[in-house]
Amino acid sequence: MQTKDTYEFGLVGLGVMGRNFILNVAENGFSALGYDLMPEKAEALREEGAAVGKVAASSDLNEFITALAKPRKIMLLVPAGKIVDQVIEDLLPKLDTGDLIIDGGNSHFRDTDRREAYLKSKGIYFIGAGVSGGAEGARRGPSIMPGGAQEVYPEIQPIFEAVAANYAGSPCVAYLGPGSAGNYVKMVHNGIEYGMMQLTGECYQILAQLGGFDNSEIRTVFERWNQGRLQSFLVEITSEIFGKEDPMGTGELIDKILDKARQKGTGKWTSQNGMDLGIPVPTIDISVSMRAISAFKTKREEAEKRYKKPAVSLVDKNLLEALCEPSLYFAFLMTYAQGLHQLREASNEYGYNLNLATISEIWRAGCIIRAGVLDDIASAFKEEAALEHLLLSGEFTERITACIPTVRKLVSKAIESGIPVPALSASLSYFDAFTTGRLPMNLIQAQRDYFGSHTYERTDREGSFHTEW
Ligand SMILES: NC(=O)C1=CN([C@@H]2O[C@H](COP(=O)(O)OP(=O)(O)OC[C@H]3O[C@@H](n4cnc5c(N)ncnc54)[C@H](OP(=O)(O)O)[C@@H]3O)[C@@H](O)[C@H]2O)C=CC1
Ligand SMILES: O=C(CO)[C@H](O)[C@H](O)COP(=O)(O)O
Repeated sequence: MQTKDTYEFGLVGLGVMGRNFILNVAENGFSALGYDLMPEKAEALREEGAAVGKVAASSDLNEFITALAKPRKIMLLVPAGKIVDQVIEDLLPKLDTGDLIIDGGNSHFRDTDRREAYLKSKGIYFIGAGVSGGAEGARRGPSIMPGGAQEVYPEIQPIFEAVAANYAGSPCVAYLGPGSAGNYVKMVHNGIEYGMMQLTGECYQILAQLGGFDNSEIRTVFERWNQGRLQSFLVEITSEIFGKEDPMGTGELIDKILDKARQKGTGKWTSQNGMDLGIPVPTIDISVSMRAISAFKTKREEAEKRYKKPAVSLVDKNLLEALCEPSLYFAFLMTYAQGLHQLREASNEYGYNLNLATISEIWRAGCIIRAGVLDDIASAFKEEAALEHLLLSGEFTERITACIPTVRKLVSKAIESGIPVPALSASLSYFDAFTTGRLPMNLIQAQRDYFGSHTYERTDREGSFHTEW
């Protein structure tokens, strides 16, 4: 490392995301300096970066801090949680007033609020910027969701706009709002991601068990879907996954992967916060629960032996594909609708002042939930800034209506055959509940009043009432 040089951008944490992000920054013409505790990671970046741009790396914190141009711009891409606090404590004594720390990890939004207030008291600016797109996105163009200290955002804006994915000439990054707005939006992005992944998984099981599709045929189906209105990153990679041979044996890799899905927490946080806000996100909730159910592999196998499944009568392949496509499209829409509804409410509750059109726009490329339909969702929120819910958009009413009979057929058929479709059916039930003017909650109110004198409201007059039942 040339210690006399100064670097415009510093990055702490040269793991999967950090190493790729800093190479992207350097390739876009900004001088960048990386730091990681492990000298091998710094060395690896130096080697890889030489051909890319002005990029250096160190595992000496003093050397790192000294070589950054002031006011310093330091992005953290380290594991969320205590490590972020630890890195901040390590950096703090070495920083100067006016320096900026950006947390690019999947930090919990409450942690971001706490850190912003703490750093403000020390004269340091803080931006929480969710980054999505995985390793490839970080390297070639992620979607970036920054929030926090708006007054210093212009300092980092040119770098973010240069490295972010580009959709029809627009960078997939925008300042989203104060405080933890950026990390909050990334959390909900991941909740939506959980929903979309679970839904594609359910379609896989339906195609395999109800239609007898083999892996190669499933690959072709997803490939076809990706050419149409289901065009999306997750549908695209699903197709590629089904074509992958097992590098350690025979057959396709997908069949050798243990069916236990792990999670790092962002989906669960989305559900938890949805509950706190009183915003229903059932497709996301059940997707989190399904990862939890998947962990009980041995018990599932034991229970499978105990309970006989209904006999499955195979459905014609063409017919089944024609049932799945609108169902998946509908359920993707319901998942976006739930996430955006949660963002709308969080914006009011936490004062984020979120613009749902802008958020949908920066999700159109670079991120894991990118999909062709996000352009239409963005337009719907642009046309009607006050749109409360995607289901109330004129643009979507007809499309959703047209899918419904097919979704009902598919969900019924799967349930009848004992194939678990909790996310598809939660999406349908969510739709049914949200489009039912009178729900049986009058009975729940009556029961609450009966056993706990909790009172109820009436349909024919104002006020709260209690009855001696
Ligand atoms: N992987 C992904 O697809 C995505 C990840 N994210 C988020 O980005 C963040 C980083 O994730 P990812 O890159 O996958 O994680 P990795 O574990 O691959 O990388 C984290 C890096 O930080 C280093 N590190 C840990 N502690 C310190 C420290 N005190 N000082 C300096 N460096 C340190 C680690 O070193 P060591 O290995 O030695 O501990 C490692 O090199 C997380 O919040 C993650 O949730 C966001 C979007 C996508
Ligand atoms: O943020 C991401 C993608 O957007 C990360 O890949 C995250 O780890 C995914 O969540 P989980 O590990 O819980 O599946």
